[in-house]
Amino acid sequence: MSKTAMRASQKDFESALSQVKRLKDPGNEVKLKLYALYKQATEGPCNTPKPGVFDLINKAKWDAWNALGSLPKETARQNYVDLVSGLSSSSDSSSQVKPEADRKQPGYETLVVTSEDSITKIMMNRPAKKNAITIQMYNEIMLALKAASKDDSAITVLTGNGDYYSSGNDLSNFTDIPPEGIEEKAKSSAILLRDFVDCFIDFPKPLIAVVNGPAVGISVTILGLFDTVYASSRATFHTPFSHLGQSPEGCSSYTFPKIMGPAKAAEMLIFGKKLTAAEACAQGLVTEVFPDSTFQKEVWTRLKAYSKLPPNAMRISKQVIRNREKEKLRAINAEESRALQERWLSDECTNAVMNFLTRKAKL
Ligand SMILES: CCCCC/C=C/C(=O)SCCNC(=O)CCNC(=O)[C@H](O)C(C)(C)COP(=O)(O)OP(=O)(O)OC[C@H]1O[C@@H](n2cnc3c(N)ncnc32)[C@H](O)[C@@H]1OP(=O)(O)O
Repeated sequence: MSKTAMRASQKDFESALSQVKRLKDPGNEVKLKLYALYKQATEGPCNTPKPGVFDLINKAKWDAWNALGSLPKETARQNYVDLVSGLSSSSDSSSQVKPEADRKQPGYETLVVTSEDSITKIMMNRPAKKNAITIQMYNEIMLALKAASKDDSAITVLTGNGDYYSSGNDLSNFTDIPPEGIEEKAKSSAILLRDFVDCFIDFPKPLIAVVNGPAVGISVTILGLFDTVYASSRATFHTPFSHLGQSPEGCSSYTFPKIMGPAKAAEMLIFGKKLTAAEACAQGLVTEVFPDSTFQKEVWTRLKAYSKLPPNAMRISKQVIRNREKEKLRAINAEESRALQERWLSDECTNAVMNFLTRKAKL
């Protein structure tokens, strides 16, 4: 029987609604389609006033819903279920591990992932946006780490393309509010954050950050979960959580005081003090700083030598060093994510994000 000949039951629809939350970010166009079909299936034809031209996001949503005209509720429900089922099967097949030696691995839109000389390199690749981390990029980094944990490389590297390592969370992640509302958005973001950070806590091989330029927010906090951090002399390390009405994540509330002592950690995590590469190295967050002019050459020569060491010995050494803290780190991650879920609903956070998005503020 063809899909369209079948009728989606209310149960199918509800299961598609929960399935959609677990999918890899399908991109804005598909999200608009999902939104429109959801509204049509639950409320019928578009019946709200058209938002103003400057209300870009709500106008795009309204346009998508309005374009469905008088499509019957049942057909919209069926189309929603079919769309989610198509997205689920393509995301299942893209999450399978396909070892691709010596060349760029397919299936990533926000990253360039390569495996060469026993090194898997995961490069954040939104240079025009300073490698700000979108929902799609969080999901792709998790996929790439899971694949790297199973491939035959000895070590794994995270780095950035362009002049920034990463400017942290993409602040426009906060503008994409689902039909279920802002609380649901905060909840799903906290789950995403917890899952993302857990991937770093659990990563079984030596994990190296090659910090090619300035790093902000979550791209800094997770450095405490890496085994080695190499920085260009141009890199800076900035965690402006209070400025953004937010609180620390990435287990930094535990790793930073442990690495640099509580007083220095407080200056970074509470007061948002930005560190130079030399300062971050003196405080133990960075392993070594290289002059920017020779950074790539020196770092990759070093890493190629390390990648020839016996891989099993390196894995076991990492396990011995890290394993006894894993449970604790997972609990801290869960607690930090819960605190942020509340912060994201606060006026302090909403105002800070709006000020950035309306170009009134930068760090
Ligand atoms: C769901 C899990 C959440 C986990 C919680 C994570 C928290 C964090 O990571 S908090 C940190 C968030 N990051 C920021 O607040 C940084 C915001 N960005 C800036 O302040 C500045 O862009 C800059 C200082 C990083 C760079 O300034 P500048 O050199 O002047 O470059 P532009 O501002 O012109 O940036 C170019 C282009 O990129 C866009 N962009 C940069 N960073 C972000 C970002 N974090 N989110 C969204 N967009 C970003 C910027 O808007 C420009 O875009 P266009 O104007 O379209 O060219």
